[in-house]
This record gives sequence, C-alpha cells and structure tokens, in this order.
Amino acid sequence: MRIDIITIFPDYFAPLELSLIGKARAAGILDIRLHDLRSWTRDRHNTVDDTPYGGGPGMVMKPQPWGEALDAVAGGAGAPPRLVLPTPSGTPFTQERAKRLSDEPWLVFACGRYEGIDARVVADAERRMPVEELSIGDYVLAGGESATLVIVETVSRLLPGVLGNAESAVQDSFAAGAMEHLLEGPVYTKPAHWRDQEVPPVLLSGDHGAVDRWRRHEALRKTARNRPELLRELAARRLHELERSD
Ligand SMILES: COc1cc(COC(=O)c2cn[nH]c2)cc(-c2cccnc2)c1
Repeated sequence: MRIDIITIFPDYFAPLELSLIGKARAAGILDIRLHDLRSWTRDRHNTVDDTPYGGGPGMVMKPQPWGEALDAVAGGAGAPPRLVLPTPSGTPFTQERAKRLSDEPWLVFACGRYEGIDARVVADAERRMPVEELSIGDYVLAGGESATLVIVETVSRLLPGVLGNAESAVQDSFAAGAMEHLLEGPVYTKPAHWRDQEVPPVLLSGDHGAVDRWRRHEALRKTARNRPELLRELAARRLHELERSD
C-alpha cells in the first residue's frame, strides 16, 4: 500500500518510522511519503491560511496550496488514490471502515488545521478521485495529524505481513465475527500469583470450552458496563437472524 500524507507538520509523523509500521516500510509492505503543504505556497511567508468569508473566529486553509499539492501528489496517470480527510464533521471511522481502507492500493491523507480547509478543495478533488471525510471521534483536535496517525496505524496493522503471529489482528474485539462486536474482557499472563491477586482459575484449567464461555461472559459484562448500546445492536442482529431463519 502507498500512503501519501500532506501536512504543514511533517515532523509530526516521525512515529511512523518506529515499530511495526517502521518495519513494514523497511520491508516494502508500506510506502509512506510525507509532503509539506508549504512547498506549494507562492508567497514569501508561505501562507496557508486566511480569514473566513462570512466572518467568524479563526482561520481557514487557503484552496490554492491544497489544489496544487493534490495535483502534484495525486494527479499522476493511472488509477487515482482515495483521499482521506480527517475532520470532526466526517463520517465515523470504525474497524469496518479500516478493513475496507486496508484493501485500497493508495491512500492520500489531507491534514487540515485551523477551522478547516476551503470547501472548494474537496469539491475540486472529488472531480478526479474518491474522497472520504472521516471522524475518529466527537471532539476537536488542533489538526488532522493525530487523526491521520490513528487511521494509518489502524489500517496498516490489517495489512498482511505487518503484524507478526504474536499480535494477530484476527481476535480484535471490533473485528467482524470475533466476539460479535463485544468489548475485550480482561487478559492475564505470568505470574499466576501477583500482589495477592490470582489469575482466574478457569484460565489455568486447560478446559478450552470453559475458557471460551468465561471469556464470552466477561466480554458481555464489560460491554454491558462500558458500551450498553452495543448490546442493543447485538440483540437486534440476533433477533433479525432468528426471524430470518423462522
Ligand atoms: C479538516 O478540517 C478540520 C480538521 C480538524 C482536525 O480533525 C479533528 O479535529 C478530528 C478528526 N476526527 N475527530 C476530530 C479540526 C478542524 C476544526 C474544526 C472546528 C474547529 N477547530 C478545528 C477542522
């Protein structure tokens, strides 16, 4: 997968040199390229923002640098990339959407700052590539860089060869099918006795059926406590399946 990131803070992405993603880049599984938006400014102050038409607080990112950056990065011959634009006003980024993005050959991330990017940039980009405005949560960051790191990490770990067997992504609690979108329950490792706390005996029993039942029970308890709305969705799905099979 090729990933291009356009940002005014390229140094923000130093973490992508590390760990699993760093190794995947060295192995050629991931081709991540960083671009400084200011390379496409034309004034001596490298201005990327200006005051909003219609008034209001803050600044808006100018269209011209973005238009030329996207022409340069995403404008080549051949199939266009998918443009991903992290923003509080985007559609929710979920594990399911990460799975679909991981099937794309080429993603370009536009990291917005200030109050956002002039709306004509997305309208212009949509003329020549698919554009996805994604929100990683209902809060406001200072810029799209942190959200891009989240999306790149979530998508990259799903690519074949990025996670070793030890960190398999298959059992992710939000991975389709595994535990049916329930939250992960508690996990334990050695030693069996630590600071007067014991590991639940069932986990040491060797009875895999009992372990699976215990884990599902703990997942249901955790989900009921932290995300009760997921249980309502699960119940609705199971009811739908039962009614279909009747
Ligand atoms: C591209 O336009 C943006 C992008 C971002 C950065 O992304 C997030 O905050 C985010 C992404 N998922 N969840 C939060 C922030 C704004 C913004 C809006 C209003 C006031 N202040 C800032 C606009």
